[in-house]
Amino acid sequence: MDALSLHDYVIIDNFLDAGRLHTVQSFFQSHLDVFTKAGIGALGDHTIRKDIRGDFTYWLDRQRDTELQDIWSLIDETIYIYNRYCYLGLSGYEFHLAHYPKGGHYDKHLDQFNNRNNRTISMVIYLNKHWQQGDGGEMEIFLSNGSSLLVEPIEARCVMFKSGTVPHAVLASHKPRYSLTGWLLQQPSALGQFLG
Ligand SMILES: O=C(O)CCC(=O)C(=O)O
Ligand SMILES: [Fe+2]
Repeated sequence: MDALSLHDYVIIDNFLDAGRLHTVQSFFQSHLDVFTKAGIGALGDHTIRKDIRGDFTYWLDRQRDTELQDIWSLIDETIYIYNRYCYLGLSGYEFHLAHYPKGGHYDKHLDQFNNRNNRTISMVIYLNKHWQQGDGGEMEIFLSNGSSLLVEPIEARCVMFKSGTVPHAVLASHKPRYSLTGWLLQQPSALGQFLG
């Protein structure tokens, strides 16, 4: 949490324990056929642009996806810690599973949209077994000093960063790439799936 306030991002390896990892990986595999093509922008701005963004997503719903109870409680805990120690006033979240097929990428962007800026902390948890150097799919984080950093999407690794100020991209993945991605919000929204 301190790292996030100092550097705008933090990387935590083994964020998911073996039990949670298994739960979310199994859930992922059993829902892969109902993922839909992800778009960019919110509301009237929402468009599907494969040249910008190549992933397929599945929006999660706490009421419906009760198999993920351990994940929901981890998200609750994370929000509690941010509010307790960083006074962020987070009061909601929205999460989706993301599948980048081979060749999928996401161009440099910010996670806040022009007409909707309540995404405060972005949180990406990678689910890729046996990820190796050369498999591509790194997240590139663009730092305020002009340099950038490549983060490999290694199983159970979590990356968190400030949604409104940290530009980032996903480099082309040479293998199918799986993640659980979400946003901690300053005003609750149950509309993530309609907004982008
Ligand atoms: O999967 C990642 O590494 C980042 C995904 C991302 O930037 C997004 O979904 O907004
Ligand atoms: Fe993003």
